Amino acid sequence: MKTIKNKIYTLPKGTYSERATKKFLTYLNGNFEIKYCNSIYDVFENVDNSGFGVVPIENSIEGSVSLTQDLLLQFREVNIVGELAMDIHHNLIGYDKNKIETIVSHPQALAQCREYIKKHGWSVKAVESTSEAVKLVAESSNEKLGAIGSKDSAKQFGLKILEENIEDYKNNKTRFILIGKSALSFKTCPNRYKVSIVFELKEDKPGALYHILKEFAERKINLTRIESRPSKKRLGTYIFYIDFEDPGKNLKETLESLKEQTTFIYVLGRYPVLL
Ligand SMILES: O=C(O)C(=O)Cc1ccccc1
Repeated sequence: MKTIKNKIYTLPKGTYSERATKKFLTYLNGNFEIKYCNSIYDVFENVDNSGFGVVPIENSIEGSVSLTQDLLLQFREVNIVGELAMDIHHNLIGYDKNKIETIVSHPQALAQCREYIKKHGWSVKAVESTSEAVKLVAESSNEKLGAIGSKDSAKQFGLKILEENIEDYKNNKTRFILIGKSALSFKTCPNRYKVSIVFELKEDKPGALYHILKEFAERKINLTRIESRPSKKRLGTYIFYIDFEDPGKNLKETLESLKEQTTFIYVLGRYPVLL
């Protein structure tokens, strides 16, 4: 009898997101088939329909992947169901370093290598993923183009690794999230959980954000990230994303205490942090 395979959507073969997906799968029970999408947006659209997905959400050099943050709010039914962090080492990929004039890669990779690129005086071109960049350079046969990507993608498209570890800062890590509309079964019981929420303040007055943060402080709940994003309503108005250590049985009461101070508050996920 044919076993039913859950679909797990991510960026194309050779991307760091693919590598993160394979790492997530080592934690999960069940059979999964990796399905490749061209963009983070496509991953969300597919997961909103069915299955699971893996996308980057934050990097230690460049900060949040704002598209992922926005799509977590836009696709309200899609939740964060897991997270893991991964070391990211970028490689210069192409034909001849001395002939490069333009570097192609995902915006996050370009930003994580900004000084390296600037030092060489190269211009940049952003595409939807690092392996799309390597593919574009390979198919162009243009020695003036170089890509930033993984060693896997260089091998996949038959290009040379011209330089390794070109990221601007050591210990370059990216946090990836596992997203989906239903729960998953993990092989071992994770011992650390986090909660992510997004909300809009009801009133724009002194201390408004302080009173939100006070609710966490008084309950001794540790925040791990806070970030404002444009509300997209008008310039200078914001929504707020907060990640915090799961307070267990106090979560419901904590969220209740925030409700009357917000115009909306959504839980984006309550999920295990995997190593
Ligand atoms: O394009 C990729 O390879 C991705 O997975 C997105 C990304 C780019 C740079 C750092 C981490 C993830």
